[in-house]
Amino acid sequence: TEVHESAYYDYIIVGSGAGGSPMAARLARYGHRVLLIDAGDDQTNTPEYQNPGLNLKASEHPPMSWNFFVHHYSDENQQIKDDKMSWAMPSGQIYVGSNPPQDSRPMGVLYPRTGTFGGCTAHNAMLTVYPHESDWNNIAEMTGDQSWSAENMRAIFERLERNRYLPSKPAGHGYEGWLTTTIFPMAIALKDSKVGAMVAAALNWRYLDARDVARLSERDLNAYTPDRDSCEGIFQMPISVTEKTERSGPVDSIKQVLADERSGRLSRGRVDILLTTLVTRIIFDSEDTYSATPKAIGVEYVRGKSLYRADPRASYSRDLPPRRKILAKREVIISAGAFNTPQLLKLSGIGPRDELERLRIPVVVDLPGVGTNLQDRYENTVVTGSAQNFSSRFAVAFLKKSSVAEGGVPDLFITGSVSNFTGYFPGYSKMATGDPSRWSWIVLKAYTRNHAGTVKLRSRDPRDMPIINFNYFDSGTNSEGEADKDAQALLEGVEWARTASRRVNDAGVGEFYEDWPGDSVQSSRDMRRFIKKEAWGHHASCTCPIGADEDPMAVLDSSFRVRGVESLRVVDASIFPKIPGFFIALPIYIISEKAADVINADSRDWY
Ligand SMILES: Cc1cc2nc3c(=O)[nH]c(=O)nc-3n(C[C@H](O)[C@H](O)[C@H](O)COP(=O)(O)OP(=O)(O)OC[C@H]3O[C@@H](n4cnc5c(N)ncnc54)[C@H](O)[C@@H]3O)c2cc1C
Repeated sequence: TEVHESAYYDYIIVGSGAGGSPMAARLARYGHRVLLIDAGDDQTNTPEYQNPGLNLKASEHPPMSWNFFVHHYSDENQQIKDDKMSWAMPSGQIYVGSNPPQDSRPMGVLYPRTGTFGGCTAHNAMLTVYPHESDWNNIAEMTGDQSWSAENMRAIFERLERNRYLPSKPAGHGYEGWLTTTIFPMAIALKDSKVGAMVAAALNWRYLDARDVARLSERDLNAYTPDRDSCEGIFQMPISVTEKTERSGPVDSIKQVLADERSGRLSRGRVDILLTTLVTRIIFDSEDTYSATPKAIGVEYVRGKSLYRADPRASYSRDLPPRRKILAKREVIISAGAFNTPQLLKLSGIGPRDELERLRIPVVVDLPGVGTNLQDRYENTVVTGSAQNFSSRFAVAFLKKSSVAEGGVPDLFITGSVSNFTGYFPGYSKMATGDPSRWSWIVLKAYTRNHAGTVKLRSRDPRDMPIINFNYFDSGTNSEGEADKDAQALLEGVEWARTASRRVNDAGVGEFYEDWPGDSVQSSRDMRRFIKKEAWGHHASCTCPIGADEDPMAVLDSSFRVRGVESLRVVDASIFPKIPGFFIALPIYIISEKAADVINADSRDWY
């Protein structure tokens, strides 16, 4: 789309990812005129986007990538122990490891993101896991807003899902939405005797027969049953993939609206999409007189490819293209993700006063919570090697409660797959997919207790990446032993995976050996050290949290409104007060749809 500065839009949405696109599509269906802006371009016709098997490659595909380099620790001595640490060598190349050549500059640990139509849903692994009811009920309780109740939120999931793995159509799932869901069928994958042996070893069974497989295949990870949230054990992995074996995601919600627009099935609403457009600032009406409540009236932006410096192709020397602006009749909604949303709010004068003043950014609202409360999972892997290759690429999930799990819900989500995956670093995707003789158990610690991560501005230049520090483990939240509990849970998960991997040697399907962490890590003290050094995450969230009215660190109210200003909302991974469930994309789709409902209801005041 090309848009003229005088174009008329009810809503301007910045960011076409998990948070932005479903809301844009729904608002158009409700009859509104929406402009959806994204810094990236459209890669949805490429194999990297479409082919589910290429998801890891997609996350390192330069036309889509935004490569952030983050810190897990502010103490550099601790940080550089991480084998995934990246360094800029004097030659300009990147070195990965803990022993860099002289004069190399520490960069941090790769955190893959995207600048492309669809955001991170263009490269993510499509795992589609419903969160726990307590995730929603906690927000309802915290804010007193019952529209967040688990029951209401489930109804939104039903509206967006198009389930094709449950032919009996049980309640609690949807069958006509824009997100097509299916599963990795266990029965096919287990035909590979080595995969079967891996799974049987994890179950501590001698073998799996056809009846076992049929019985286990009946378990639905996203079931709507009273005991679902406390269930442990093995599950087939729900994924967002179409009948044509193509990626399904929020882009489909937009494409379906565009098709309906073209065929005349959409009477009033419409969505225009402005790509390769980096929003540099939110515009407020009362910029000279901050006495009245400032009102967001539009955005300032620059146009061009690869402008943002997380893009591996970005230039550091180019002048900023001319700034343009576009106004919204009603509201501006920021859905730029957990790193870019707080950056954009701060660049626009919304954030902690001292940080803004240090960079001479005029303060519109002193909102100390912006860019705080950054949360993520902790993940570690156990990689098992074998003399012979596995014949299928397969993923299966185990849910477990560690000894420190709280609230009766499992806190470990352990994924087994044919891969050689030890976390994110430049070149990781080649290593992860290049060797079919490896099996990885990826241990994901959910409900992490660390909320001490920060996203701070590096400069006033909107092209610069912010400084991101997760403040892992005891460098973060540990006043009541929180970090120790998280490390304990990970330890238990990794030990479980190690034991399962050792047991497979008894199955008579070949010899297996532990490749990672490997023999050098034995005592539980060494294992704790390993876990803290090598942990990573990929569900960054919670940096502009919803909170109670009396909470000074709350950035949003329960209707996604930014506190202290008018006509501005945030709708993406940033909004959660606590990181929900095991995987975050589906909860974001659900809150995106919810936001459209709330915004639409509020719009009635305009008529
Ligand atoms: C490798 C990887 C695999 C993953 N796999 C899974 C998975 O299998 N299941 C799961 O549940 N989750 C997964 N996730 C996480 C999940 O995909 C993301 O958390 C989710 O997409 C975040 O949604 P969002 O809307 O907050 O941000 P994003 O989806 O990142 O969207 C933000 C968009 O905003 C745009 N933008 C940012 N700043 C600006 C600006 N200033 N101007 C204009 N546009 C801007 C960006 O270009 C981007 O398109 C994965 C993440 C990664 C990195």
